[in-house]
Amino acid sequence: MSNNKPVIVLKVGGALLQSASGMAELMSVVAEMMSQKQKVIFVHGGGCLVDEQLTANGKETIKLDGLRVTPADQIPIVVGALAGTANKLLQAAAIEAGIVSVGMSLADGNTVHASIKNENLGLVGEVSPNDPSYLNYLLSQGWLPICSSIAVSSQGEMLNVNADQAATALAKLVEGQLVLLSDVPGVLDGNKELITELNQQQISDLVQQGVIEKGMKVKVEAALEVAQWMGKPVQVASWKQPQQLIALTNGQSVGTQIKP
Ligand SMILES: Nc1ncnc2c1ncn2[C@@H]1O[C@H](COP(=O)(O)OP(=O)(O)O)[C@@H](O)[C@H]1O
Ligand SMILES: CC(=O)N[C@@H](CCC(=O)OP(=O)(O)O)C(=O)O
Repeated sequence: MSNNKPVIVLKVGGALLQSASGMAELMSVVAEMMSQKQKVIFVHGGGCLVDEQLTANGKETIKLDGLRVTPADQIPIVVGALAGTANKLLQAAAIEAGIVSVGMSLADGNTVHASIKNENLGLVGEVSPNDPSYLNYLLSQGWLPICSSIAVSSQGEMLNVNADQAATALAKLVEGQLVLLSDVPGVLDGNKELITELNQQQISDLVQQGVIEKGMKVKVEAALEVAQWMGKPVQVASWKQPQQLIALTNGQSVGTQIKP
């Protein structure tokens, strides 16, 4: 077994969960990677499902700088959508692709430390790496961990964590290769053309110009944090072209490469 290959921490965004064929195609590529002894940790969001469920329950939703303000009366709905529906939809797609998976959240196995990020955001969590034992055990069994971005603080509060930030903590924890897959080919410029490489200065210029905003701002900042922490690039790419993942494991760059 080629144990020296870094674990791939694959984060997928919410729009994937609205595409049964997208989930099936991505999981079949993950199955192919796992059959080549590539260890993978799957981390998912589900912002679209949360939006749907909040609306169905007559709740208003507000985002500040790409993060959802999460009042106490909304957290049961958010947890149900992310740790429940989103997690099981992906597990179902994994099972269909012949993958043995374990559905989990950030709260399992003491994997991360979690605390309230900022009182103005309500029950939104900030997480940092803690104990890799549970994830390493799952990986040693050849299983696919599928982790939602729900955490629990040491005071027992359920917390809503942005899934790109959740993936950041897990990538640091296992010193893995972080890949952030979204519904766009990568980071786009003002003319909607793909930018193939970005460094810290370029990111800060594009954010200031308003070209990189909302969820993409959170994503690119998460990618930059890991790239700098690891001293190697992080990819932001699309789940719509899952075969690109194979190219990526062979050392090629796909989508946008965020440089340390
Ligand atoms: N410069 C940009 N390039 C690409 N997408 C951008 C950019 N700025 C903002 N976005 C928005 O960010 C979205 C991706 O972030 P997000 O919705 O959080 O995705 P995900 O759910 O996949 O994590 C894109 O669908 C797009 O609407
Ligand atoms: C605090 C916060 O913003 N949490 C996110 C968690 C889900 C997420 O990040 O989903 P995507 O990856 O699909 O964007 C939310 O409530 O939407």
